[in-house]
Amino acid sequence: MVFLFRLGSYPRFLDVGSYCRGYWCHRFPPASTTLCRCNMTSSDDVVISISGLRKSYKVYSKNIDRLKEALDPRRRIYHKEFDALKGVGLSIQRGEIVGILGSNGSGKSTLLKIVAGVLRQSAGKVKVNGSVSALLELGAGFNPEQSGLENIYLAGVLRGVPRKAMSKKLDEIVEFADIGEFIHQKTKFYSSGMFARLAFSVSIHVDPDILIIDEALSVGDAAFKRKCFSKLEEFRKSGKTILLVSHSEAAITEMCNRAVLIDRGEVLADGPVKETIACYLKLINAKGEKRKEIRDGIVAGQAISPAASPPKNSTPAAAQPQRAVDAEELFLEGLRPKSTVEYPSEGARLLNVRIETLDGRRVNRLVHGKRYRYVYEIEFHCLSQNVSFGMMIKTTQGTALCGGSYPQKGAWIREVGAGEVRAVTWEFDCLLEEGTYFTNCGVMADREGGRSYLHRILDAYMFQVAPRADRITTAWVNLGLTARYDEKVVT
Ligand SMILES: Nc1ncnc2c1ncn2[C@@H]1O[C@H](COP(=O)(O)OP(=O)(O)OP(=O)(O)O)[C@@H](O)[C@H]1O
Repeated sequence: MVFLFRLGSYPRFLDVGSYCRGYWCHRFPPASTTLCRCNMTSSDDVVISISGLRKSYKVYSKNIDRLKEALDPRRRIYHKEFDALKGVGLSIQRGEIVGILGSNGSGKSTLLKIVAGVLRQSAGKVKVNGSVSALLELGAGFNPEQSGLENIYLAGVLRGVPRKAMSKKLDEIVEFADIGEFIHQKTKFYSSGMFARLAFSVSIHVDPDILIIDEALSVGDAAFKRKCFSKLEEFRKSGKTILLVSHSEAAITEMCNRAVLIDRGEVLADGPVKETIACYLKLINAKGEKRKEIRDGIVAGQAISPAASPPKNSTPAAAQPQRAVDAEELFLEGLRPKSTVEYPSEGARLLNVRIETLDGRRVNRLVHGKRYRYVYEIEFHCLSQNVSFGMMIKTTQGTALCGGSYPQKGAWIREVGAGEVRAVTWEFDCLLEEGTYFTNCGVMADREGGRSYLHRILDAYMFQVAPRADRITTAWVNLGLTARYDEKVVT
């Protein structure tokens, strides 16, 4: 099924989702704003192909200038051009879940709107192979004077799903949205969370090939987000494609197998989630000249290969064939994190982060079942009061497995003088199974206006846990799992 429609004739509420089947593309200069079927010659696995994409907005310094420009008999120009996208190129394969990161105003929404077909580019080419369902501006796709139920049918119409087919999905949509009696109320009385629930539910249940989500999940409560993520997981497993804009590194880490960093209308990094998030965090935490330096650095190292991305949900090693036991503790020189994010020092610096055996040998290849020390030093640059320290061990996807804060509130270290260096040692049993892990560390103290980090490093240390042959566990952590099979028939 292919829908041809004209952007100029969109009702306002089409913004929230666009839908069309088959190949379509929109290119510059568009003969009209029609989305049309086109012959994509590239591999079938490429579902979104973008090249040289530019978008310029007209910016008027005063509202009246827009009118003046429209009515000026001498056709004088009253606006300035602002380039929101400056030659973006991307190729997205079927089954990829791509996170789009970037600071406010970097061009993420503009990009998604163009891919969804609700905004026209100024130049460049976008090809989309498959049906698209997009959750763009929250609430924008709803007719405020109609009830939630009526809006579900409306959303179906806008996505090309006939009323009969929509009726079949209705119960599921309503159940997933879970907004109770509000489903019968006019949507103008909805909270942003209710809009998010209904919009997400509709978008996911119309069964698109490509789902585009622009921050829509950020307004939902934690339980709803969890529900959405598991639905998206189902969606992903069925080989569909997702484009997700989020300011939440956790959401991108949890969901995506590739991330793209956009800054000032340009793609700065495109590749494995961890590396891209590291670039993003470095960029948003830097200011002025330092920002420029970091930006140039990211651009220079831009070639992060998507192929290098670890497969999403690469399982804890147990699901993979067992290898020989390798119970040797080692320090592997090449095993260093590339994704380290060091926050600016605010009065202290963390140094020498490492894992040691109990007899003081530095290691980064650990053995399951043994006890280790996670150690770092802190150089204090100013008098610091009520000091405490933090640590975390995470999977490659960023899931926290073990975290600590020491000392506890009330027992914080009262004072450490400027120029002093102290060490913190955390001891832990390695209950982790074969795999690669990362650590965080931080130091906090009381500052004007509350408690804050004096220094913090994400992915400060990287380590592996060696494989072992006798395991029956299938996840990251072994809580002492045993099993017994009884030959006796149970009556
Ligand atoms: N209709 C418009 N007219 C003029 N400028 C616009 C328009 N829409 C967006 N812009 C500008 O284009 C730039 C990119 O906007 P966009 O909404 O794509 O950014 P974003 O990365 O999604 O930001 P955020 O994270 O804040 O949602 C911004 O500087 C924004 O002010």
